[in-house]
Amino acid sequence: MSEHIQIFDTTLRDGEQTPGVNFTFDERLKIALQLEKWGVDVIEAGFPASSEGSFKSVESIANALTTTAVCGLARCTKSDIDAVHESTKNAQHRQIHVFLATSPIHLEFKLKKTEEEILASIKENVAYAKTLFNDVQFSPEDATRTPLPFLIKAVQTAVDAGANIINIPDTVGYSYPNEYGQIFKTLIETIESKHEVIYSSHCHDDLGLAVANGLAAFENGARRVEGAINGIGERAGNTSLEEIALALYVRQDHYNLTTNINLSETKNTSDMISRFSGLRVPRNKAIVGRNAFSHESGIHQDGILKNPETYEIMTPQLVGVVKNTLPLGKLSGKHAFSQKLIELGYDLSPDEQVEVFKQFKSVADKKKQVTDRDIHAIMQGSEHEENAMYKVNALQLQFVSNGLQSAVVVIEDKEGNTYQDSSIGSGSITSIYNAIDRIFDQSPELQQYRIESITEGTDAQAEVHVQVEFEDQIYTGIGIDYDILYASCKAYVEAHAKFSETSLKEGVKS
Ligand SMILES: CC(=O)SCCNC(=O)CCNC(=O)[C@H](O)C(C)(C)COP(=O)(O)OP(=O)(O)OC[C@H]1O[C@@H](n2cnc3c(N)ncnc32)[C@H](O)[C@@H]1OP(=O)(O)O
Ligand SMILES: CC(C)C(=O)C(=O)O
Repeated sequence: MSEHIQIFDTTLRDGEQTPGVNFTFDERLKIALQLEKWGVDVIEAGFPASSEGSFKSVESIANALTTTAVCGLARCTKSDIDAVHESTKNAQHRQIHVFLATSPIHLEFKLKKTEEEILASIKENVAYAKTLFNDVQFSPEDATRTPLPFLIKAVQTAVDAGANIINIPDTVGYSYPNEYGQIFKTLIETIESKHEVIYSSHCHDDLGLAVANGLAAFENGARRVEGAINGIGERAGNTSLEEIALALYVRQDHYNLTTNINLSETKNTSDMISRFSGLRVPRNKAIVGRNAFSHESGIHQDGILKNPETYEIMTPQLVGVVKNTLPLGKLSGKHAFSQKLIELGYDLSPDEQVEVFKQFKSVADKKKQVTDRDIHAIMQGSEHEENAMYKVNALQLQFVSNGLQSAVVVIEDKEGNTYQDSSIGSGSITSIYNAIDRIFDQSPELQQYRIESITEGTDAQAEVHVQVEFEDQIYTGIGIDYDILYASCKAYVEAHAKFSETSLKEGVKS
């Protein structure tokens, strides 16, 4: 039989201790309701004694929750405990979280108390909390830097005074999985109690070990975990609850532990916290990062297309992500590319696909990511070029002197004949256009030159439109290329070609 893990969410308390994060009253209520929907067992809604606003917010959340228990934080003082009691008295289910530091450094410098005074305070305040609450959680703050013999004494004192939940905080993210797990094992084997005691983990991510430490606690008997959505919290943050929930689900074979989490609400919950906290989720963050279900390299994309399980240990839908994505980049392969062409509605023969794939790779080499609009541009460009009378084979530019530039242009007709010439001009475009005029031996008047970017970003593909006038007639040309000068060259060659073709048909000029 699998055992139940209680998920204790402290996004609204420790999560809000993230520097720069300050949820509004309304946001706090919305977050609490979303956490209830996500299925957490307990919400630490705040620290009611810390301010009137915090008190009122905990009160509103306590009144709004139906299935999830509300919890408030209290120092070892009667007034803090009373504030939690007063603010949660109308809750359907409630708990209190009383804490006091036990490590030598906290005793000596912060609290300025002896070990005896600490034990006396735990006894007095936990016992007082127990007169008001059925569920009293006690945390020996900085437990992982507390010598084990004193930690055992502090926990035994709390349990004797009525605490039924013992939370072991790795307050400064100092512990490592084996060590942290051993603390639970020792406490569970050593602490004596007439009532049931649930052990809980609370980890910080200063060494990036918060989730691993939380999982190690389960392996050693903890049945509750504290953490925050997206891992937000003091300094480097808390245990990421979405990572814990998914680790337990995906590796059920190993942990054999269940939660009440409604996994398909995971992404929504994460998005809400990100929005309200103003903290962007890193793209590579497990489960909820933008890249968590995104595959860019060709071999992975090919595997995903053949069977998603080749590279995905959970489906995106499991956590509420609509679908995985296969963004195209320079490391992508032909399988993902042809899938994209189908999605975009292009029906190409295998030979055509090979040709377009070459162009895609050349764009991908220059751009970070090739978007759908890039593919459309490549397709537009290649269709355009297929129908073109002349292809631009080469373009070379060089600074000369006095601001002049020289251009060499090589074009090829449909029969494979090549034509080339060179010229100078006062700028790149002028020199290119002069060289093209020389190739065609005709000098139209350039009426209009316009560049449009047809894809996004600084590395966008360009579409150049030109209008030229030959013998009182207007001819237009379009050139599409990643390189603006190349696009300009293609556009002008097209306009020239149109005039030459008309002249030929009309017998004006050969
Ligand atoms: C590890 C954690 O995350 S613990 C939670 C941390 N969260 C917060 O601190 C956020 C909310 N805090 C606050 O709004 C304020 O700090 C308050 C209202 C709690 C206290 O404010 P102040 O009275 O101005 O005191 P201040 O914050 O400067 O100092 C904390 C005091 O609490 C004492 N204290 C700290 N922890 C405890 C405890 N568990 N039990 C009893 N007293 C404690 C300190 O020794 C210090 O006492 P002193 O004034 O006699 O020196
Ligand atoms: C109040 C306690 C549990 C805490 O937040 C910590 O020690 O990090």
